[in-house]
Amino acid sequence: MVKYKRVLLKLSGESLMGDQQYGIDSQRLSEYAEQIKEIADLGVQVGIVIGGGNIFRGLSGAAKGFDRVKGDSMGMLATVINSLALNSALEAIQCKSRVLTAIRMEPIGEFYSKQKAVDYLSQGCVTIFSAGTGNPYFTTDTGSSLRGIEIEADVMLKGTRVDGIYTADPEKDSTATKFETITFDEIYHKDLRVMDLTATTMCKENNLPIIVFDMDTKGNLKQVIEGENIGTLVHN
Ligand SMILES: Nc1ncnc2c1ncn2[C@@H]1O[C@H](COP(=O)(O)OP(=O)(O)O)[C@@H](O)[C@H]1O
Ligand SMILES: O=c1ccn([C@@H]2O[C@H](COP(=O)(O)OP(=O)(O)O)[C@@H](O)[C@H]2O)c(=O)[nH]1
Repeated sequence: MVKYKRVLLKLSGESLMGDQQYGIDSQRLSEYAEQIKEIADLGVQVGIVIGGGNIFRGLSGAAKGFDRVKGDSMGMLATVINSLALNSALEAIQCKSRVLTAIRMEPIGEFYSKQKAVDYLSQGCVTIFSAGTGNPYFTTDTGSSLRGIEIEADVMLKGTRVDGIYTADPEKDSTATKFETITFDEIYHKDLRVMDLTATTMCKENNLPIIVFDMDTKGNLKQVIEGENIGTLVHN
């Protein structure tokens, strides 16, 4: 039995690198595609936003002297590259999928509209939302909250390399402990940085719950969809 009918899955660009220093690890990519097909085959409607941090981040470009807006455009294009890679990995295992772009660039992908997205989702097509929000100074976490709210997803699933939200960044503090559930307000009060504040606020104000979970362990996505308590649930 599935707990959620329509979900927005956010995948970290950085995780796509696997053990590499840069770019796309084909093993990691196909593992993601298999996990996604597994839930699509259960009838779950899956929208996806994928980051670009494995290729380019606007902020790190700015630190090296790039104009921030140009750097962010490069970051958004990086998300399109990752989206096309995921699209092709899904098609390779007979999982129907489409790429929509927040910036017009046909024929690489179709220009996004809510109507188009909902049509594809209703047809059982995994729909990948690329180029973030289409605006500089935003992140793909915010793009993901935005699309999740627009498509009226039941939940936003933040698939990452940590298995939930901790009292402190678990990659830096080994004494940090994990929350099973947490409210949006607690995230602000405890200043937890698993997602940026713009993304968190959009979800809070539009009542879109978030589950943060470890996407790098096979089968986890299906477990989340079936309502297993892995990861951390964020709610109002
Ligand atoms: N309180 C926290 N709990 C869990 N993870 C946290 C926390 N604070 C910071 N993080 C970091 O957030 C990251 C998850 O965000 P994600 O968007 O997937 O990463 P990235 O921005 O590197 O692509 C984790 O790798 C983790 O190191
Ligand atoms: O709406 C958006 C989404 C993303 N970006 C740019 O794209 C980069 C890659 O996205 P992100 O850092 O969110 O990817 P992730 O951390 O998930 O790999 C960001 O650094 C920004 O430069 C942007 O300008 N607007």
